[in-house]
Amino acid sequence: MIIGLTGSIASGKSTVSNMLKEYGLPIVDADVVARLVVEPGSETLKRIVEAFGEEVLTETGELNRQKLGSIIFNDEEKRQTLNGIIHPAIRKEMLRQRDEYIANGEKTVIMDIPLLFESKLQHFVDKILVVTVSEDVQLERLMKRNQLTAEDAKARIRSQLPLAVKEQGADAVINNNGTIEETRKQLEHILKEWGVLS
Ligand SMILES: CC(C)(COP(=O)(O)OP(=O)(O)OC[C@H]1O[C@@H](n2cnc3c(N)ncnc32)[C@H](O)[C@@H]1O)[C@@H](O)C(=O)NCCC(=O)NCCS
Ligand SMILES: Nc1ncnc2c1ncn2[C@@H]1O[C@H](COP(=O)(O)OP(=O)(O)OP(=O)(O)O)[C@@H](O)[C@H]1O
Repeated sequence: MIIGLTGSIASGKSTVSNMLKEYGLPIVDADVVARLVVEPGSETLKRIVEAFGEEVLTETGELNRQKLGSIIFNDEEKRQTLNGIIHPAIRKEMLRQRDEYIANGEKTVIMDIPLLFESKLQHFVDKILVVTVSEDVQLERLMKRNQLTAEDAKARIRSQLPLAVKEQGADAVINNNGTIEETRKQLEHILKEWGVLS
């Protein structure tokens, strides 16, 4: 079974993904893949520089993530430009990793995809697990984790579909407003129901 793990920025996907890792489940992580496909020398990085200029590179020729983030989270058109360049490469590599796990005999594979709904990737997976939080908690955790002002954090949140919409498309929802232990209990319950844990 392929499980799509999603939510919105700072809703707790990585927290849940780490728990799944503890159960020994293989994870394909879109954020990790997004870093892989822009390594120096890659075709994708070359195209990003063509579109956004040398200013999105560090002195050592790597992608300046902070700089590119400050551009694309405040400008819908530029975000679409980046998505058009980077998403095909991310998708290809994610499917490669998924298929490799399956070829190696894994019965369950987790695909952690923040933009699963925005990019309409529901067909990649058999079940969708959404990690949700209230708007207040999301804003507070995002500001704290990324050291962002409320304004910058809100811009990032607005660049994704509302969590309420994602919950509608889920096979199961984890409410991550509470403690980590409460989240773990919900996760275990869902995995048992889906026959992933006994
Ligand atoms: C703009 C970049 C360089 C900023 O890097 P940074 O290290 O600050 O953030 P990071 O990659 O850890 O992403 C943090 C979160 O931001 C959100 N996010 C990232 N990219 C996007 C996007 N294009 N649209 C909406 N939300 C996004 C996701 O929730 C993600 O989990 C980076 O996010 C990126 O390369 N984005 C494009 C690739 C992408 O869409 N990734 C999301 C998973 S497919
Ligand atoms: N139940 C919780 N209680 C307290 N803090 C939490 C809880 N869950 C997550 N956090 C914290 O909130 C922040 C966001 O969580 P996490 O990084 O797991 O979100 P994410 O959905 O993976 O975010 P992104 O899409 O940006 O990668 C982190 O700093 C994390 O430590």
